[in-house]
Amino acid sequence: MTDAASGLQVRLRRVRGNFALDAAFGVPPHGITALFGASGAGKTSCLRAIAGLDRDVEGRVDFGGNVWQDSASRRFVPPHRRGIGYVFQETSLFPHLSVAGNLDYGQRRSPRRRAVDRRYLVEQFGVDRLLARKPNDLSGGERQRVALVRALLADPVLLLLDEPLSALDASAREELLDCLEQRHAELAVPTIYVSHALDEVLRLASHVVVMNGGRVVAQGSLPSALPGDGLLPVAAGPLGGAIEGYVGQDRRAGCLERADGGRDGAPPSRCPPTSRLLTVADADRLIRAAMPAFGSERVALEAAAGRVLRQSVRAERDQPPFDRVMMDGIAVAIGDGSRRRFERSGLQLAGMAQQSLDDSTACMEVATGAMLPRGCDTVIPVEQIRHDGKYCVLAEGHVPAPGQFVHPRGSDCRRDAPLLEPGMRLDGPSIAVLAANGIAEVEVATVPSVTIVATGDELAGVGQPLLEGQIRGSNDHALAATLRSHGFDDVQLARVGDDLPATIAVLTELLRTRRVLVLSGGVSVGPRDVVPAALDALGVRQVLHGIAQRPGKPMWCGMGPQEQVVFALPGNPVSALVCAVRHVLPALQSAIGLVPAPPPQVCLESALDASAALTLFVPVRLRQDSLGRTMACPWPTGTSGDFSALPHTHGFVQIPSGQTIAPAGAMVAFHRW
Ligand SMILES: Nc1nc2c(c(=O)[nH]1)N[C@H]1C(S)=C(S)[C@@H](COP(=O)(O)OP(=O)(O)OC[C@H]3O[C@@H](n4cnc5c(N)ncnc54)[C@H](O)[C@@H]3O)O[C@H]1N2
Ligand code: MOO
Repeated sequence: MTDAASGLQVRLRRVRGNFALDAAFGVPPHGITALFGASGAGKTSCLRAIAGLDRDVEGRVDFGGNVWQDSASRRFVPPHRRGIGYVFQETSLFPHLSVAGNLDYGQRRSPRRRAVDRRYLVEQFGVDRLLARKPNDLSGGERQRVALVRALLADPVLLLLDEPLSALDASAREELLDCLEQRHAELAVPTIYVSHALDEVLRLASHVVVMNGGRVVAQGSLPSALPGDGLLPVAAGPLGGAIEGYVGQDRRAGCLERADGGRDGAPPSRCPPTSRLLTVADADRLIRAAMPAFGSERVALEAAAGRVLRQSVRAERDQPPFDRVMMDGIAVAIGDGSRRRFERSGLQLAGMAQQSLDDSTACMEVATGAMLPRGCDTVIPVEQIRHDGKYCVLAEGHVPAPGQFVHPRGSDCRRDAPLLEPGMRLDGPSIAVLAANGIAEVEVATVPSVTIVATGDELAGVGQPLLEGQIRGSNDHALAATLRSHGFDDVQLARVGDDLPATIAVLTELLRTRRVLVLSGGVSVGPRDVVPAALDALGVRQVLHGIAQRPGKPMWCGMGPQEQVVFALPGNPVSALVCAVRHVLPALQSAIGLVPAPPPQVCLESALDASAALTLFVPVRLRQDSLGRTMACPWPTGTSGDFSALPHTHGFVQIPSGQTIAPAGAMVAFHRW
């Protein structure tokens, strides 16, 4: 049999339909290697090829010097001779056999016939009390544990786990994660773990291969020893940019820590300390990478204003489509330019079929927008002619330039020229081009449904009486206004108190019916800050929690099991608004395909304190100085709870971290409310 000492080397290629797999990576001989990426990235294709389940994949698979597949030499070791253990999302235990019978089957498959300590495995994975039961009487988590033990009893040289937790509910998933985390080191079987869940990867893997679009975009090791708070240093290991953003996160993200929970047993927030927070740029990258596509739809041109174009448009025909008269006047054949008197011989108005001028000593009266009559090449405006009976006489001193006031056919654009690209927001000019080119219905981005959920026991509605300790909720209205004013018009509002079960109930329903949830409040470290725990319990995969910025540091973002997008913004009103404008809006805009203009740079009117560790967002009022430059006058709020002065500001500037002061005159990025 093979020896794992040099690990697995894989090179695979296959084109099927419009999906091309072209992946090369290594798997070290020890530990768990995560094959990480979104669904459709090519992870399962790689896994199936390694197991020998797909003969039509080209390439080479070498495990510890033993070549399992080599297309060049036509070598192909069949699956049952590779000695691989495989656990799928949905386990296929034999329903007619008891758990013990299923394990017997696994053990009989052991090609190495080594003594595997069955009792130990059965105990370690908590299968001992299940032995007499049939698979149908087991929970999903129990079935996966049995499947794992069955795979291990076959004494595999390599274990392949294909999203083994994805079909489990939150508590079963958590239990199995714990089990894998604790037991794997003792088993000493190199393992490939396919997952699209970042928290699983960060928790289990010592090595990661990141896939996207059938290719490996990064690979390398994750530090095995975790610092005390379970956090990894940013950009650890020899990894490409794709993973750098990920490793700044909490390895334990996604697990419910109930041990020292608050009054309701709610978990403490896992927002990392400042020194380990994601930078704003990393947060941008992570959020963008995690956003789903929201699709497109056709709408009538009349309903297209403000929507994001999702098709290209080419010119229907030459523009202008004929030599076009540009002035009301007469059209003549200019010849050598010496003629000053022309006999009127006809009329060419806009919209008329083309007339002919047969006599070059005559002229034809023309209107702006008319086709230039055949035989004419020059237009003389009415202001430059005098009527003399049936003649038109050129005004004294007017010397017409040959070809003047004729807009030549195709001079604006040629037929089939590219005019509009996907990603433009449809405004007056682009709608004009659509109309001019006969596009009565246009393909535009679907605008996702959004619900803003304000959380907090202290919140009273705008029109409700106020009890002691209450405030009026304003974030929900502010966030809805921000989104609606940028074309996200399907926005609804919801409220829930600071209570874990109630939050879970409200979010369950909203996750079922809405594409995007924007929550405010409850993401910090208070005993009733239950939002991250509720989302975790509902299987919303945490993408980030905490950004090195002020305000808005505790911001949370995650993706639901059906690609629902969830942003949970800090409750302080300035923080919520800043996060909405700086993170939520750009993420949604880019997900619907809008190609945004870069934020304008403005000139700081006076110096601002900066921060070594945090990016600062400071409200500003804009004005033009005497040279016409746009100056940003800082209008800082006292705290992120002071928002009464914000209506007098135009937006905020972004002061990068890593400096103590942003001097007057510095150019900084500006974001409009
Ligand atoms: N011990 C620590 N406490 C806090 C930290 C920290 O790091 N350690 N971070 C602070 C920061 S920064 C922020 S921002 C807030 C964020 O807290 P939450 O997201 O949990 O928000 P809440 O506690 O629910 O509310 C904060 C504040 O905002 C008011 N609020 C909430 N919702 C609304 C609404 N819809 N309209 C108007 N105002 C709202 C709420 O009444 C609170 O006053 O945490 C700090 N604490
Ligand atoms: O970040 Mo908090 O948002 O500073 O108030």
